[in-house]
Amino acid sequence: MHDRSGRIVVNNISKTFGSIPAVQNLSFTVEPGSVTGFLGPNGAGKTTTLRMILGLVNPTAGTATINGCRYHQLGNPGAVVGAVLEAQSFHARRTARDHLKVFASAIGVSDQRADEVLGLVGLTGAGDRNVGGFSLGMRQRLALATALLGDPQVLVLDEPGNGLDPEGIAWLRQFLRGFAAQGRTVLVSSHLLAEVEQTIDQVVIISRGQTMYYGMLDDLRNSQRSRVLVQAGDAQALVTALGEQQITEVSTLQDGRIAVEGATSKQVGDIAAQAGVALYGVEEERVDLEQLYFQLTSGQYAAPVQHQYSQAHGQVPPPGPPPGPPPGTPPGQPPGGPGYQQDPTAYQRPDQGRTPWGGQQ
Ligand SMILES: Nc1ncnc2c1ncn2[C@@H]1O[C@H](COP(=O)(O)OP(=O)(O)OP(=O)(O)O)[C@@H](O)[C@H]1O
Repeated sequence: MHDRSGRIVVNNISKTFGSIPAVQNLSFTVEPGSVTGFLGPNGAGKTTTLRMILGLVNPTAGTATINGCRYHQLGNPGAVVGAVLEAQSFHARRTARDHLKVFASAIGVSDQRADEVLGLVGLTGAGDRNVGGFSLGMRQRLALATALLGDPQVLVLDEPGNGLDPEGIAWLRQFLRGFAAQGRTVLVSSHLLAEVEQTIDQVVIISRGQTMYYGMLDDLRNSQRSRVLVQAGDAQALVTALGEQQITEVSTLQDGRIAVEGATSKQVGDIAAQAGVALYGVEEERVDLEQLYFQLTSGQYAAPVQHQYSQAHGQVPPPGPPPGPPPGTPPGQPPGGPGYQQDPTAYQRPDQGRTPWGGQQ
């Protein structure tokens, strides 16, 4: 019997295919009410991990549980977990509605639910069309609709943004946030941080099957200090004035501007004013999250480095054991914390108020 917590726990899981260590000692927890991004370059081990969570691949070591049980022990898994995996295949000459009815019948839900999920993913008008004529984005939506048939508590999505245009990505973002805002659980993989950055609360970044970062996305962002760039009338006088206030992490850029770390733009402005130094421009340089991601997966991700600042300062969270919560414990920050916007209207249960989540079997 599962505990209905909506929690996914991956505990020291590993998978070796022959001599290939696809996943090595991976541990993380996905809490209900939040969206967790599972990020890594191609071949990092994301799909293998998701397939282990879904009971499709046997781990070489470790465990993955949903609601405290392995997938096979869930009883009626379709009512607990909805999954969209890569390369989902459809019967080309079957209509979208018929496709959904086949799956609805397989998990014991009514045909009416097929129409409901078509509406949820914005495919109502395409329900009678053959899937063979669907675009990649429409297929992604249909795959999501299939995953929603059992009105699941947990969604596991492997690269759901593939094939979606920017409008589709924005729609998916709103949908997943609305789903999580209802207290449900979302684990979504992607190889592109930018694609999920605005959707996720927590992030697990892997490279070559190993954890590179596990924690709240905001903590990753904040792990790098921003710096203040100023154009001063008298650079030396400003450096001296800053030093007198124990602000010593100061350097001069090639363009003559002063870069100040460990101070806000207001502090720098106040100190310059007191010292009688004119400032002709003040800019706060923000952390480039994408750059951090490249660094964390460096050696495996071949994207060119665009900005040197964060690399030069090397304040990337160290690889290896995650700085976030230890395996099996909830993340430090509760769902709905900073940076988290709720949109409770985006996902409607099939029969609002009929079945509290605790009532699912
Ligand atoms: N059935 C398999 N047999 C042998 N090797 C496999 C198998 N499945 C995955 N691998 C290998 O395991 C590693 C991880 O693959 P996986 O598909 O899990 O990565 P991924 O992060 O999902 O990548 P992608 O985004 O490209 O799908 C790769 O080296 C891959 O070649």
